[in-house]
Amino acid sequence: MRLKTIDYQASDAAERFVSSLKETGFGVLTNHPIDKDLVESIYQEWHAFFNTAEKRAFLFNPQTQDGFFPAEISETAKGHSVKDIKEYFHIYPWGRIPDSLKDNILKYYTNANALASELLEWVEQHSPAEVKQQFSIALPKMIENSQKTLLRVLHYPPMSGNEEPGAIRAAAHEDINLITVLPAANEPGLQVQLKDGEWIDVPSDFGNLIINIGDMLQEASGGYFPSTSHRVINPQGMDITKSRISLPLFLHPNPQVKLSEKYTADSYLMERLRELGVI
Ligand SMILES: O=C(O)CCC(=O)C(=O)O
Ligand SMILES: [Fe+2]
Repeated sequence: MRLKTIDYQASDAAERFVSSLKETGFGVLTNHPIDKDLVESIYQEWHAFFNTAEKRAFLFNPQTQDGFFPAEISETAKGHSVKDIKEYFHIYPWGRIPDSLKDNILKYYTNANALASELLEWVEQHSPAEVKQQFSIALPKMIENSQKTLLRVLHYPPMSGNEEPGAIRAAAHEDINLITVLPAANEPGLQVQLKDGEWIDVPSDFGNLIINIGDMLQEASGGYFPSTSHRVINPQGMDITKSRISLPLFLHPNPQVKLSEKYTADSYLMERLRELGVI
């Protein structure tokens, strides 16, 4: 099976997009309003930034979680023991951001948030009545003006040959948040796991926009929308010398939003972060 790409401007785009999310947890859009030149500039300027020592001056703040996370402390996915081969920078509009990189990244943050809100409207409209009635408030409303939505700029460095055995760029995991919006990275590697266990490539032509369901939407929809496992595999051949930059926007509801009988967005996030050992 292959993931189909969906033309955002087609008359049946919303329906096809939501059906892809339901089937695979992923939806891939072409012809969408996110500016490719802006994404390209962000990839170039952040790649350069990750290659400077300046990044160390932005070492993350453990309380607020904004800033630079070096490879030495980078994530270990839930259920895994080996660290991912990556470093990253957490952008919140209220957080620290290098001055020279602010304009583009904040423009992207705003635009991608606006599109996410429209896509959540599509999800809301094409959810069956019994699923829709479980949402405590409309899905776009859940993320409106949220201070928790996180833009992560990821840098997967070229392979050195000294990686820990078994380490990959991003081990299989599910995202915690409501949905994730991710422009295709500058290099391939992203894969999603299908219901039968098979791993398939997510179509990663530059310009594609990838959206995936996170655990919070799975929880809020009573399991109707699946938060599927995905991973980033290591490059092969000549590509081992290349860096990979990617830019997931993790849409988080406002903390007080009720996800289900059991959880608010805040109680859900705290439980997950505790499990991960990061708080
Ligand atoms: O780099 C990618 O393409 C995906 C990253 C990802 O899944 C994550 O950071 O949660
Ligand atoms: Fe992810």
